Amino acid sequence: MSRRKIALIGAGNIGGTLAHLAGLKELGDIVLFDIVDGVPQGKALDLAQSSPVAGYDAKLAGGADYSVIEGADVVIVTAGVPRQPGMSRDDLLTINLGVIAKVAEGVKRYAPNAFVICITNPLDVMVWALQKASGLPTQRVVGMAGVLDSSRFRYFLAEELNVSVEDVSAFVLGGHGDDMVPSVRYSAVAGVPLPDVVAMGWTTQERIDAIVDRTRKGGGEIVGLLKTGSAYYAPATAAIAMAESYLKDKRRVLPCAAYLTGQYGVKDLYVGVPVVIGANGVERVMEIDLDASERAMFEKSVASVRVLIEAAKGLNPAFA
Ligand SMILES: NC(=O)c1ccc[n+]([C@@H]2O[C@H](COP(=O)([O-])OP(=O)(O)OC[C@H]3O[C@@H](n4cnc5c(N)ncnc54)[C@H](O)[C@@H]3O)[C@@H](O)[C@H]2O)c1
Ligand SMILES: O=C(O)C[C@H](O)C(=O)O
Repeated sequence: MSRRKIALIGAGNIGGTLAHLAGLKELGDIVLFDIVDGVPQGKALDLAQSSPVAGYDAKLAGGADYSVIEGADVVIVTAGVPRQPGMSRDDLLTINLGVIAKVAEGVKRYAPNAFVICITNPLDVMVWALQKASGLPTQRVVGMAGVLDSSRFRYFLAEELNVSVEDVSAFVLGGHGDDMVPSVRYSAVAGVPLPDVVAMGWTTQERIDAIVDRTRKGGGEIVGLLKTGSAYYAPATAAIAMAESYLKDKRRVLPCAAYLTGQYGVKDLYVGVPVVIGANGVERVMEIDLDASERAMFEKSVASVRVLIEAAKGLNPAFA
């Protein structure tokens, strides 16, 4: 059987890390595209030269012409700019909306059958714009944020409780902004709900509240430390989990920015919710019950996404 093809649009920090992880996991052959000619070719060659030592077989190539992505099975989009300290993700709207419009043209022309994962920020608007401008089916265009935010939440919880990260499960819902909704009620340690773990005296509600707050601001914490860009190892790892679930039809249940058609009372918007990812893309949206306070937080987060969508429509009439 021939190998699957994974196209990475944007060969910066996340793009390079995605290529490395996709290679190490032998997910398929990999192409990198970037507008800065030389960078995608250079990263592809460098990574290819790591493959004999690491022991993986994959063809790696790069280019500054969209034709390199032709026939890709999976496209992961990181093209655009990251924020700098002092900025919010929303400050990237104008510049990255222009980038995404071009990316959508390239994907529509060269990889219309791909499963497309958008990472570029502000995420929920960029994935919406990518789907609208490319015209690809909504179940094959998703945004990566929830897997990353949930992974941060899991890591902080595991550290607090002094247990393996493998035994902590958690969901973060809503938009990928500071008002995202880390769900305490649906988080668990080895299946034991987090509120019960608090009741057992393993930690306190105050400490959980602080972890929720740190999770919400997790991206900004890293931007503040790096000073020249944003997180890339964890974001790339998260997107690879989504790509792998699609390519191997694993049907993992992952929190992703998915197109909603009325679920959670939301229509024509991409928002982070748990979904099943299989061979057809987003196979199913899991509509979990939200209590009054969770619903209020979720709706606040959705309202922030809506405001940004309206701003995007104002910036580019093609989206109106
Ligand atoms: N969704 C998330 O959870 C999440 C997490 C981390 C970062 N991000 C976002 O991902 C994006 C990329 O982050 P990064 O750290 O890889 O940034 P980076 O600056 O390292 O890489 C971005 C790359 O995009 C390229 N680029 C710019 N315009 C382009 C275009 N028109 N076509 C093709 N390539 C183009 C640049 O040349 C650069 O190589 C940022 O917008 C960042 O905010 C999102
Ligand atoms: O915070 C950022 O700007 C990047 C990304 O959205 C993140 O959460 O790490």
